[in-house]
Amino acid sequence: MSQKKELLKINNLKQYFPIKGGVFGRTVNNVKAVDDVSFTIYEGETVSVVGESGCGKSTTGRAILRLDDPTDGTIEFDGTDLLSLSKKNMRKMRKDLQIIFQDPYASLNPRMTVRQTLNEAMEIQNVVPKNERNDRIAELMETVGLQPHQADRYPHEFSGGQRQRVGIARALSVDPKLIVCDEAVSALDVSIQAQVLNLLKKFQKDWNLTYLFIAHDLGVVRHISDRIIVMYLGKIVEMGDTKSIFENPQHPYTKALLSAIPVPDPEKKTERIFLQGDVPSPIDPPSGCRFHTRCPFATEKCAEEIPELRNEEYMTGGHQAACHYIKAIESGEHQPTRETSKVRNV
Ligand SMILES: Nc1ncnc2c1ncn2[C@@H]1O[C@H](COP(=O)(O)OP(=O)(O)OP(=O)(O)O)[C@@H](O)[C@H]1O
Repeated sequence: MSQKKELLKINNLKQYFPIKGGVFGRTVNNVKAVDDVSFTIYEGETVSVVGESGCGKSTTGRAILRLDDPTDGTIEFDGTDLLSLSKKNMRKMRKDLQIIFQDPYASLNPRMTVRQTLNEAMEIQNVVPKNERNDRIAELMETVGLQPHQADRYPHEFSGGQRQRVGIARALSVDPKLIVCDEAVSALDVSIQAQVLNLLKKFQKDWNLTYLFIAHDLGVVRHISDRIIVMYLGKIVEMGDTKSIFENPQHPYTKALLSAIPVPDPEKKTERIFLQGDVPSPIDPPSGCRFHTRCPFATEKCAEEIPELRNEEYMTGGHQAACHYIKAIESGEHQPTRETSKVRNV
């Protein structure tokens, strides 16, 4: 059996944003947006990072492209240590590493036609000879389901779904290896969402593309993901292949996210887990397991010790959850109560 190739390997990634204060503008605290996160993505797979707003998903995506320089950790892409690259070499590397944002309107220059935007992307990365660019643009427009002549329009002349297709065309124009899709379909209507997701899936098959999907909604990424990483307040709380995350979720937070997905079949009853309150501040996150302040099953240990998830299996694909309570039940230290079995069987 052929070995899967590691395309992106993130180790102990931290992104702390300093908070300045006082007369001298010193750093008085930090927003711990991403706090010690490690995972690997293999070539040709789709990995999704999910979690509520403010969990550090976008910060992780931005760090991978070095749109923000991380505080600590390593990011290896296709065998290159990204954080050691000069700004110039990082710009070159972006040929292989692209990002699609939620709001393509904000990321497209309103004063440039789509043709100019695509031309610029190809010119910066020097991917297609000048005399072949118009043919390539026509091909790209058709690939993403737009008419070649629409390339002479400005972003405001497109609908939201069409603009997202333009954003995809721009990412594809430089022939990347990995695309970070940051809430790329969240703003679209459900039917358009499905069309765009299908398109992305097709490109993956055709060109062996690798995707890192960022989304707050597990339901949206279910059919596109090979593996899912669940983040809570800057940390990974669970990670596993899509089937096991959906059929056998372990962490109470994952169960809560899953139970929030609407079920189309009214006969099928699922227990809804309501999380109390909002995600706490990443400036002063709770001690121990960061989820303990909202977890219906938290024990004393949960407030004291950070649950471990760090091992090779977790890095590369096994199903793991960082939760003291679930581990204690599995080891026989705790007897499952009615409440626990309820949570385990959502
Ligand atoms: N440049 C920055 N300076 C200070 N704090 C930041 C900065 N960027 C993000 N944060 C903070 O870091 C935390 C994580 O933000 P991030 O955008 O990564 O979360 P997210 O999970 O992607 O949520 P959302 O879906 O709302 O974007 C938030 O508390 C956010 O306010």
